[in-house]
Amino acid sequence: YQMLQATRHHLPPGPVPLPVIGNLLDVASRLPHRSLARLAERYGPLMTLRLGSAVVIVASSPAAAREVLRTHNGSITGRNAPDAWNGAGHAANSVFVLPPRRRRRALRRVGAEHLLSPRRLDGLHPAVRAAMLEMRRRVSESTAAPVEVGRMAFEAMADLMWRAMFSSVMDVATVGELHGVAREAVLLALTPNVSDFFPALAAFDLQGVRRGMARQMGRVYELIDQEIDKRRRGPETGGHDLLDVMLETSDQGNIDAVVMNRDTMRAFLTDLFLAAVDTIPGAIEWAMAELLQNPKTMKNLKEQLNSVLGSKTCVECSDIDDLPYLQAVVKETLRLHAVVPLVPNKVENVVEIHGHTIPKGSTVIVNLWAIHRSAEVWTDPSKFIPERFLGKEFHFQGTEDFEFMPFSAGRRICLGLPLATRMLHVLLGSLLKDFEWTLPEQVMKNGLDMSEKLGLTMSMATPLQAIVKGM
Ligand code: HEM
Repeated sequence: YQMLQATRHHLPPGPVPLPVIGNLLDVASRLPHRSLARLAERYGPLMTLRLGSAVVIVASSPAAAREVLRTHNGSITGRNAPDAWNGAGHAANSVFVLPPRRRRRALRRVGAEHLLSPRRLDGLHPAVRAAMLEMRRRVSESTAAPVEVGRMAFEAMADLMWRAMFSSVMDVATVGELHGVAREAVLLALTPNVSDFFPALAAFDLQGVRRGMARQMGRVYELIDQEIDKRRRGPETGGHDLLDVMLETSDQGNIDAVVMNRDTMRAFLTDLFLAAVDTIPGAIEWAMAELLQNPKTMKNLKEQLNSVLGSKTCVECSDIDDLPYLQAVVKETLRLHAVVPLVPNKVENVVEIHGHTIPKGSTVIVNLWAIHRSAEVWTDPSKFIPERFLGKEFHFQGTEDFEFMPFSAGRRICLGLPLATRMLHVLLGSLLKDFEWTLPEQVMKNGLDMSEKLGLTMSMATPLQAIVKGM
């Protein structure tokens, strides 16, 4: 605190904090990325806030993001776990919140080499195909009533992840149950938690958020434990899935083996599963919502799918390079509807940014949502115009100028990026090929509710329902 006082006059500008609560009222909203973007218009692309007892610096321009995610990235890669994450002791082993040290590096390495590398992902081809065919079967059986688009995508991703992690097929009842679990976890993460703003009160868990999260995590843990026990007892799968790799690593007796105990395995598999079923279906829902309101874009996209895929029903990973318009639609969706709108990192060593001192222990938030919608960078920033990405070098890994980085950048860049980019194209293309989608009449009359809901990730506040017809 003394250090903060000493550096106070070097901090970036920001609204005057009230005693005790600081600027909490300035950002108190269900959609903090929007309140923070509004404040940045007034105080600039690098601003300081006091949220309860925490000092928070917000970066809202490409230049500020470059300083955080590239120039000083080595000093800004810590994490403060939200207290909810301490439910079931998850934070101690979660790759999302572990400090940038050995345990986190080992987990990232195992994930990157054995589930998310291009070679491993190519090996997932049969599982992806099976999940897509099953999804299309369910869609074609749903012509009588509106389809909940996000739910369809959720079921497909849950199916795929279970096959990839455990080589087993999850039964329908469990998929349904996990949909409820993921929803509940999002609701809990939505709750602004007094424990996060005043860590001294965290032990009391006054709102019960940590206990609630422990129940949801506990259920996923149980299912994963069953798979681990089954594998320890039973015969090999014949294939080589992520669980095999983790169990082998834990038996090897090297540095990674120390890390790969049952608690870490269970937490890591839970993280990957929840990340996959929460982010990708959310983005698919936004993409479909935009397409349903932009008939010309929908028509262009379907024309490209038909001409490239011919009589094939599903998009495969190997088709993606031949579908530039589909890629543009996915990029524009991620630009306009940042799945993870705010990226918070903890400062581990004092750094200087644009002449300001950013103190050790403070949190730096990069507001991806604000950058992706900045009028200084984008023409008509709030309009859905996939054509802006055609013929341009905008990579999913982020751009040199830091104006487009849906998966963030630097040392904590999204671990699931290779899986996510493949599955976004495969899912969206396979939902559109040979199916005609429209909005229910009532929605057409009243307009589609595009409002956002920010929990673990940002999804549509009202789940998208659409009518489907086979072609
Ligand atoms: C549309 C899909 C997705 C988007 C837009 C997305 C975006 C992001 C962003 C912005 C971050 C924060 C990075 C940072 O702190 O700088 C992140 C972290 C992460 N994501 Fe994703 N993600 C997606 C899908 C996935 C999937 C499918 C997985 C795993 C199967 C995954 C696993 C992770 C993990 C493990 C981290 C934490 C990395 C770390 O802190 O070291 N994500 N993601």
